[in-house]
Amino acid sequence: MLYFSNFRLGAVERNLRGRNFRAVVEIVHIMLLHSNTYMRRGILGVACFDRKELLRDDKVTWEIGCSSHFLNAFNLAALKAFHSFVKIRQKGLQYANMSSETVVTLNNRSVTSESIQECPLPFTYEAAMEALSSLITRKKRDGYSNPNVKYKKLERMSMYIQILGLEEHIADLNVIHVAGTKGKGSTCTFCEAILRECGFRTGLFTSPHLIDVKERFRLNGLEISEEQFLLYFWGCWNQLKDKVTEDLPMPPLFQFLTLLGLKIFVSEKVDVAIIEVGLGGKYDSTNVIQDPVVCGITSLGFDHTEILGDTLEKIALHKAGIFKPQVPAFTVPQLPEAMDVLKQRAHELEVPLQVIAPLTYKRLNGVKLSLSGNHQLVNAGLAVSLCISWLNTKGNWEKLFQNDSSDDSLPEAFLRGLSTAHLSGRAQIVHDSCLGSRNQIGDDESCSGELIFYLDGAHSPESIDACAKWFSNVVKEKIHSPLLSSSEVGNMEEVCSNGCIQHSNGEDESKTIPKRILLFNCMEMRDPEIILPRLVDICASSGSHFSKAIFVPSISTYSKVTSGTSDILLNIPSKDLAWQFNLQRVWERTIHGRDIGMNKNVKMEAAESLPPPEFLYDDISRCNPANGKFSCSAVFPSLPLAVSWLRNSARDNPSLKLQVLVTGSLHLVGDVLKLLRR
Ligand SMILES: Nc1ncnc2c1ncn2[C@@H]1O[C@H](COP(=O)(O)OP(=O)(O)OP(=O)(O)O)[C@@H](O)[C@H]1O
Ligand SMILES: [Mg+2]
Ligand SMILES: [Mg+2]
Repeated sequence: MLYFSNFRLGAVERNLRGRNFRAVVEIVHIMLLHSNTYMRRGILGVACFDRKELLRDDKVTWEIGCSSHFLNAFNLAALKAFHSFVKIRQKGLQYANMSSETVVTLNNRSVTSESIQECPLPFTYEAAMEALSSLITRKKRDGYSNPNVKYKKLERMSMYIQILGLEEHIADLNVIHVAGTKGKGSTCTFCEAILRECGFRTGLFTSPHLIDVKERFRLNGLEISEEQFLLYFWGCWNQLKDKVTEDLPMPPLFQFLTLLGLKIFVSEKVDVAIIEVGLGGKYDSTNVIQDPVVCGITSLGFDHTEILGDTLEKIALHKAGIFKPQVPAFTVPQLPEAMDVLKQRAHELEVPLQVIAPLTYKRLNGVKLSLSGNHQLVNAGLAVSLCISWLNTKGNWEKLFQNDSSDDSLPEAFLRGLSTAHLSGRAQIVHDSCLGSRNQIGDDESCSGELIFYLDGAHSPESIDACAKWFSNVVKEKIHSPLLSSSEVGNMEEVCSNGCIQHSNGEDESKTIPKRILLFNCMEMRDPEIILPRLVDICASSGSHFSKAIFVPSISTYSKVTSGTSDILLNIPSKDLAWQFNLQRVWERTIHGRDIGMNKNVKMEAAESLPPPEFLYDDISRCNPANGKFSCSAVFPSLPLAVSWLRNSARDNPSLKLQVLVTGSLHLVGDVLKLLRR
């Protein structure tokens, strides 16, 4: 039964007079977006929203009480939008059994769904994702210098900003702008949390997202709601669509998302907008911001060298491209090649540039950073300086903290921000709840091992170093007993009556066998010959050895933007695993120190049949390539298969404690998080 209310459009109607139909559609759109929280006085001028249920037979009738002025404007286009929303809200409002036929009654006129059905207006979230996906370009990035386009990227950005009517408002955004190779997202997230804790209304724009594009936009620390997203998304989309020309086509994905972020922050009147650069700096679409309050440059290293250049100097020059004349800037300790360029550029622009040391435990006063890994002390130190500079420039530092003692520790609000900032997929630990819930519903708890995922989206050499250090430290802390060899394992296990392998001697937890597994994928533009050996070496140097590596294709692709709710299980196992086999070959070479010649057929066969549970027992030291098969690793044809295989292995064996490091790709990390949440 569907319940909906009769709503009157009093004030909306006044707003509509003389407007074009697009405005009508948008306002109806806005009203419906807000309808599930019940329209109240004040929301976009909607006068009232009285509950009145109208249900005739199995048809649902929507009555819109409005005057003839509104009716005149409320043309078929608005009805189409209305009809789409009836469908959308059916889900969102959790109303059940909606009739397939919707009758919209406008005073005495009725329009049935048949007459409007052929015009589905794309206002759903999924439709927004489709629209976003259509902006993904495979073209060479033209912002840098493509002679075939009339306007350069930043010129186009300025034009889009004019179309959206944002140019004057952007100056009021009080931006903190952050570029760098690694640590941008973390630094921005710390800044956001600190300034929110200081009492400011914050906007945060980061990239990329892990599961859902909404993650990129936070208001006051919270991911933007679907309603707000849709409101601003379709607003921007329609305004731009109306104005595009051959010379000024729709912006590519990241440019659009940047514009959307700016639109959201302007409309939501944030006190501070913290904006992460997408790629590089100088030509990045976020560099349309002309007058940030303060700029930050995080750790520099080698990434996107195909675009930014293959030396640290070239990379640093791109990043320094966000400096603005006389606007203060902060950076972290860098290699001399990078630092020289930053300093030189700062000098040219009269930018006061300060190099900030990592945050010390003393300044943290015993408080633990919410983002793990020693590298976060570097990011947090930078964030603290950016916030102090922002507060000083805006005249707030003295107001807020003049009574604070002058010792070296940070103000309470800063400590609260630093200890609560959150960002998924960066040094994140997830204990698989699937095993836990099975235990709760009555299975024998002792018959289930442990499965812990360590997720970090590192994908550049420097970030892989940071990730490897974090992982090896954190698993070291968790070790209860020395690693057991496979022969010892063999002696200890027996199969119990219900098919589980159990320890034959002793019950206590110290008998748990920790097995470190690498679950890996990276984009083909990355160099696994650099990344994988670094990962193995750094972990080994602190005594952490991987038992096995599993290579999988990611589910998410760069050709489609998906929502957090899109169905991951429909994913079809990838047929083309050539890249994963290549990764496997690099891995085996790293482990064995030599190339093991394998022919293609053998490898494909290996991916089609999943490894037996015993696969997990042989540690790398005991792996010897035999019978033409790789012994230290496996390629799985899909990620869901790999995760369920790991779950089954842990579930069926109480002696196993699987510590799975997921890294190499933020897409992979996002996909695993999505699977684990289901
Ligand atoms: N200061 C740092 N030094 C080295 N590695 C870091 C540092 N900060 C973060 N990392 C690594 O980089 C990964 C991504 O961190 P973060 O999201 O903060 O950086 P980013 O610059 O936004 O990255 P991206 O290029 O993916 O947008 C982390 O998971 C971690 O492995
Ligand atoms: Mg990057
Ligand atoms: Mg980022």
